[in-house]
Amino acid sequence: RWTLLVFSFMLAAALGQMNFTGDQVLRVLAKDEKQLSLLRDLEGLKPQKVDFWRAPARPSLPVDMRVPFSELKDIKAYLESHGLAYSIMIKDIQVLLDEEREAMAKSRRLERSTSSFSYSSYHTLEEIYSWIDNFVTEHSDMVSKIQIGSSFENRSILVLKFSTGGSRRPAIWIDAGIHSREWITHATGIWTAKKIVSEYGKDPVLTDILKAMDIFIELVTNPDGFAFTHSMNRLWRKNKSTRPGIFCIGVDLNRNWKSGFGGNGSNANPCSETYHGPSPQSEPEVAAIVDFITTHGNFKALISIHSYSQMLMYPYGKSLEPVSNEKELYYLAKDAVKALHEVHGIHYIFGSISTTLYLASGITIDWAYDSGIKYAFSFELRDTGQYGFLLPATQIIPTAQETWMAILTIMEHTLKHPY
Ligand SMILES: CC(C)C[C@H](C(=O)O)[C@H](C)S
Ligand SMILES: [Zn+2]
Repeated sequence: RWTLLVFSFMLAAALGQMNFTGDQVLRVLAKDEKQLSLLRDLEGLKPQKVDFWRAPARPSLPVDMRVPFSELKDIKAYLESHGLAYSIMIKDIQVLLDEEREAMAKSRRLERSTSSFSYSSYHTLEEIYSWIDNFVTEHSDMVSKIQIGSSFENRSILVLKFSTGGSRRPAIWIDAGIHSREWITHATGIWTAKKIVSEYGKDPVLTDILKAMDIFIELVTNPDGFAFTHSMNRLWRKNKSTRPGIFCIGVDLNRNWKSGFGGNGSNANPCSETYHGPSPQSEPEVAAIVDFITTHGNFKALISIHSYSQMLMYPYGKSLEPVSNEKELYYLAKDAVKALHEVHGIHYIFGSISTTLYLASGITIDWAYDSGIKYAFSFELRDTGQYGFLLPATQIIPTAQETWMAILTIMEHTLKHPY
């Protein structure tokens, strides 16, 4: 009887998961603005024709898009008829998904038997939340857990606080997983949390930082979306909010902030992957952070972690105009990506979002900057498209190790340039 029950759960889980058999990720090299707009015309259609993994940005940057198997013929014809050159980056998404699930199942068996957490594996929301409780218990002298709010589907939104004393010290904010399919970001955040407690008292730079400042890390900034990537749709990006009369689900949490809200580089179409929502901070996941950071009032740096493309960017996304300390941010980003490169030889490009990538309005780091946080950065972690969001778990630790050196560079600069 038991085996039947377990089997039916497995079956339900397997059945629940959306299947991506035959779906492909095409890499399109648009020659000019005209070709880019031909690609943009494919966005936000119902039923979905393409899902941009790397959205149309500029002629020098590739466009990566997942095409459902059923749309492949039409889309390839569309590209060919408009002279759009493309190659196949991933020829069957489901193959990578099966490998990923197999690796997770294997790791889970090992973790169960050794009751030890594997930092080189991906985890579910429940596994991360129980890791948080164990981690806080184990390092209660430095680490505490704060619930800053609840998600649309009523999951708790948790932040880890790292502090060695004082009260309301100048603080550094790091968030991961605002886009739920970017699994490498949650995994990097977890490794980073462990690194902080391991290096305190050993690494002189980190020790100086924690003697003077607090660090806050939100590991799962979009818990509903993240749960959904495990249960139903691995490639879900937005949150899971619904509203009467709107039949597409979710808001892009990185377009919902009160800074250039609704501007170019965000979409009013609820079926778009960059739908900005009905109003700024309409989403509980964004409002919770705004309330927490605004009430605290002493944040000096903010780092928002995304994937993929290997970029380190600073404001603005909403406009091409440089921020007042653009030079400082440029050289800090340059130093940070140099420190990152020295670890495993990985190359990042860097610059302001609007000039390096594309216009993006209502984003986290523009809101942070306009709220007075002068050191605001957004990471795009590995890779550059070979695996995209389906980065193999074997790359979690190398990615986290190199990212740590860039984060440390930014935190050290913040410590040395108080304001
Ligand atoms: C800082 C922004 C531009 C990050 C970007 C996005 O949100 O579109 C990634 C491609 S997910
Ligand atoms: Zn993202």
